Amino acid sequence: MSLTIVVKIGTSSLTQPETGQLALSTIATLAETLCHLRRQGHRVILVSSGAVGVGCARLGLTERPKAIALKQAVAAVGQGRLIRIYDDLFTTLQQAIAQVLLTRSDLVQRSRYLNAYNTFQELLGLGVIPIVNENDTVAIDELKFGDNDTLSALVASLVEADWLFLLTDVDRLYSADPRSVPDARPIALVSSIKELAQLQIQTGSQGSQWGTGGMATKISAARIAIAAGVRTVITQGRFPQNIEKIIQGELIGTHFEPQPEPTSARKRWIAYGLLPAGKLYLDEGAIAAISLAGKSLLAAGIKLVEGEFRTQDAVQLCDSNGNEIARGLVNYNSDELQKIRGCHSREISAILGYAGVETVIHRDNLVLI
Ligand SMILES: Nc1ncnc2c1ncn2[C@@H]1O[C@H](COP(=O)(O)OP(=O)(O)O)[C@@H](O)[C@H]1O
Ligand SMILES: N[C@@H](CCC(=O)OP(=O)(O)O)C(=O)O
Repeated sequence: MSLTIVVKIGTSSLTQPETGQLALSTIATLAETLCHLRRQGHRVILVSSGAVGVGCARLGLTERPKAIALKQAVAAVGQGRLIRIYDDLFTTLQQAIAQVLLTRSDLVQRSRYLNAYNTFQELLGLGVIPIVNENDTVAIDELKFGDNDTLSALVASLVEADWLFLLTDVDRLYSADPRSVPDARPIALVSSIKELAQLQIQTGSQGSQWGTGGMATKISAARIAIAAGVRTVITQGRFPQNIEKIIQGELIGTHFEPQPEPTSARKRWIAYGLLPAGKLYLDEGAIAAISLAGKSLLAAGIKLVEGEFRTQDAVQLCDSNGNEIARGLVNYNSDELQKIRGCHSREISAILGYAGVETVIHRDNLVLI
């Protein structure tokens, strides 16, 4: 059976921690492994970090730059070098590759989202291995994936992959960061999003010296992927050959079981493609109605409205502590919602002076997170 496999490799696996120089043997083994998977008929996408790390090594910088403009300049140096190394290795193995640089805005607009989908389908149909990274050199703060864990999960969701591998510098997920908590418990299997919440994993605030998001972004990436029906594995980047063993059934790393009934493609776009423009704080009745009974959101259950947004923008739906429980497309803009929040639907036309729809967010446009 032909599988669609997305592999994400982080800077911490691509470079030597002491020197920042490229970990050539890891990259070569990764290339061999991916080619092997291709020859077995699988469709393979590589999401590779490293532009900033490789750029720093090239320019002799000893730490990851913080200033945005410098980081963008360094990424421009590193990305070219990185893709050249991949192209040399894959060419030796007679495998065509493609460079795909994405920004967040490529997934926000539905037409661009579908366009990205079509491009990946063409590349995979041609037997090419797309090598994806964020287009760091032009990405602006408000329109950023920010980390490649999230990017890889969105790509896996976009192409409806069977597997997502998050390759990093630890062998698996632990109950807490094993660097600072030596007796942290290893986690082999997470069977649902609910179980993930119950595990209460501690991730610290950041990753290794060169990594970006640490374990927190890998966990949120796993949530996005499993909701889309993608089996996700966190495992060590130093042994890329393990990918094949894992596909054959070996329990290496941490496995996240995919949700049995994946969220539809359109709802995934609402939840993760779009950028939320505001927040609605709901009362308990509304939370129960949308999360347990699958109902639409009515104005009566909205306690507070935050942000400025237009009709059909995406907003986050939160409990009173600000914890996000759902996202959806609003039928009213923020000014209108400030006036009708907490009111009964039959009062809306009198308050606004015109007849609006009964629901603030229809259930077809509402996704639980
Ligand atoms: N609960 C945890 N389990 C495993 N690793 C963790 C955990 N919390 C934090 N970490 C840290 O996350 C790091 C990996 O993240 P990061 O440096 O961003 O890697 P990458 O470059 O592969 O994206 C590990 O080196 C580890 O120290
Ligand atoms: N786009 C950035 C990588 C961002 C990122 O998520 O890095 P990492 O945590 O090493 O996977 C780069 O190429 O340097």
